[in-house]
Amino acid sequence: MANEEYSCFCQAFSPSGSRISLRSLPPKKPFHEEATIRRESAKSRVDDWSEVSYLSSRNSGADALRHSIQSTLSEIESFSRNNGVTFVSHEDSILNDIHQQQIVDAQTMASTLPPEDDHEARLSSTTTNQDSSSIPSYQWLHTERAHKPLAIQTKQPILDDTTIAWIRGQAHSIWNDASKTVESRFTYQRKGNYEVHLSDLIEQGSNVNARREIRQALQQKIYPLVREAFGTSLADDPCSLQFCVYDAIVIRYNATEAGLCENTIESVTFETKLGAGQPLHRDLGLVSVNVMLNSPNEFEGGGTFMEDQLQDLLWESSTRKDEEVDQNSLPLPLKPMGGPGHALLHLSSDRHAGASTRRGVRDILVFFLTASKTATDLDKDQYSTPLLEQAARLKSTARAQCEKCLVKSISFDESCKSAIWQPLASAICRAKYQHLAIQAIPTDGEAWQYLGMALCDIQQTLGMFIMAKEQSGLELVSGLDVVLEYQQRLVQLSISILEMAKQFTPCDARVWHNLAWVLDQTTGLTNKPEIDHEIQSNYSRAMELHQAFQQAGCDVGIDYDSTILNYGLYLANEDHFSKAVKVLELIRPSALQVQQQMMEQKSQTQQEQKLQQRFGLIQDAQRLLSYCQRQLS
Ligand SMILES: O=C(O)CCC(=O)C(=O)O
Ligand SMILES: [Fe+2]
Repeated sequence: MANEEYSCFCQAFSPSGSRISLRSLPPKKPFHEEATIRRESAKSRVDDWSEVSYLSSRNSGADALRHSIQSTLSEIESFSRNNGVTFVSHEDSILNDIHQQQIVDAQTMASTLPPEDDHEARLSSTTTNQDSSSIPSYQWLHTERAHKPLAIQTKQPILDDTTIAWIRGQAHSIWNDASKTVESRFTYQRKGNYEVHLSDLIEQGSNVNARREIRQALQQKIYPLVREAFGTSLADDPCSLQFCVYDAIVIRYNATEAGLCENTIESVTFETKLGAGQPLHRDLGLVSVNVMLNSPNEFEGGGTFMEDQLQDLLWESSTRKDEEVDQNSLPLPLKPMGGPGHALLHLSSDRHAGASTRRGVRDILVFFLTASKTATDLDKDQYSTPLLEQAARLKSTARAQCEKCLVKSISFDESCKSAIWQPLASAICRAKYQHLAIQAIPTDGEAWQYLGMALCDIQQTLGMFIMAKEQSGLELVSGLDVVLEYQQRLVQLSISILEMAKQFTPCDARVWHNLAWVLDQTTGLTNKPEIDHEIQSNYSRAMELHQAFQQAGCDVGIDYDSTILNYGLYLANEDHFSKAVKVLELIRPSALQVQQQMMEQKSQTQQEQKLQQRFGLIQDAQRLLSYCQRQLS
């Protein structure tokens, strides 16, 4: 979809590109849900997990909005039924599929890494020898001003030196032996990054001691620690949860390899070099346990950067005039304190990045913990998947599942069905997934954001009905005025929904960008000067956040490029050419980075596609830049 949007952009910037064609182009949105997810069936977010339980933090504004969404979606579904078409995507079957997948994932790992003891066994061990004094001591890390809890650091190691040496040695031998390499199922394959499942190490190695140590670390340290530090944020009744490992991965970030081609392009600066790391994402489970495997003296950079670390920046920039981000005031990525074996733990649903390792090698072991709910809790809400994880899975599977969403048609020919009704069905299906995610976790800002964008897609799909009626005489039972009314309602709803998303995830640059983009769609419907001011301030806040993430060492990739392009396009449409040039020039480091990556990339079709898509977008931005420069000369 993005590709089509981008390619139509190119026509507008033919050398003679006129203002008229410029105006008629829809800007493109980034909106890649998948890009935020750790692995293929991976994960998402919640918020507000401080002392207040997120489960009860509903507010009436959100409830009223959800009610309007629900009724608008039902009306559009009956519109399709009246026209002889039915969509097949039922809430019950969606939730059932999500739940079945969670069971499979949790059970797959259980053979190598044990789940937590059940509740009865835990109770008896607390009354005998296992008490809270064996839980590693730890401290909370918060943002300075907003005092937002971010993560915990252990003050004692949770893995011993011998086990760590075994893990690293074993991983190293797998990475060095092509014949042992299991096919990668990881998302972030980039130069200098290595990953291997802990379960593969354990199965391939025959060290009984190491295996026992890892199992003991889980049972005696990790599960009790997670229960104590995060229990009340995860469920009303934490006793109803039984933790287990959903996945565990050993990761190596090798900065030297990541930077090998640094000199192949003249003028590639240190900043344009990507380094080894992972972009902003969420993990699928409940809690991520990030264990340091080598000494901090062996590398520079690196660490885990939490999206919410920028809350202080937002707070400060609301009182600051200039748009530049002061690099010195940015928080540093978080790292475990002490040496190897120490850990950093955070909610998997909190968006975070592996900050770029710029020198040396950084090795970590990440345990992704999930849980199932015990039988007593099940009566209440039927599924054993904890709500947080339900929301995460709904968000991350929506797009892929809804592509397959079926349409039953009784009176239309096949071509009309696939060209018009299928995209509508698929966008409505996505809205249902995101709506269910919000139902599970009402404060899930990302689900609100994705819902807002799904409604936008429905609105755009309805535009195709108008075109089809005008151009090829499509017969509709209801008149076009009904479709136009739906469209207006959907735009207004999307704006309110994105405003809601902003409250819950204020540091997510994508939400500011998407809101600016949707507001731009309302041009003509609303008061122009007022709306222009809002569009600009939303775009520039998105720019500010992307830049801050980048300066903190996070790879912001295509999301930042999209903001540059769309903001530039908006400014060009408003005849603010010199401002547009200033914004669009920021595409240059991305262009260099992508050229470099294209030369280095490992041959993986999915990666290639993503890179090509980003390359296309950068080219559009460069073409637009030349166009704006010509207007100024
Ligand atoms: O590099 C890091 O610390 C982040 C690792 C991470 O987020 C992950 O593997 O999911
Ligand atoms: Fe992660």
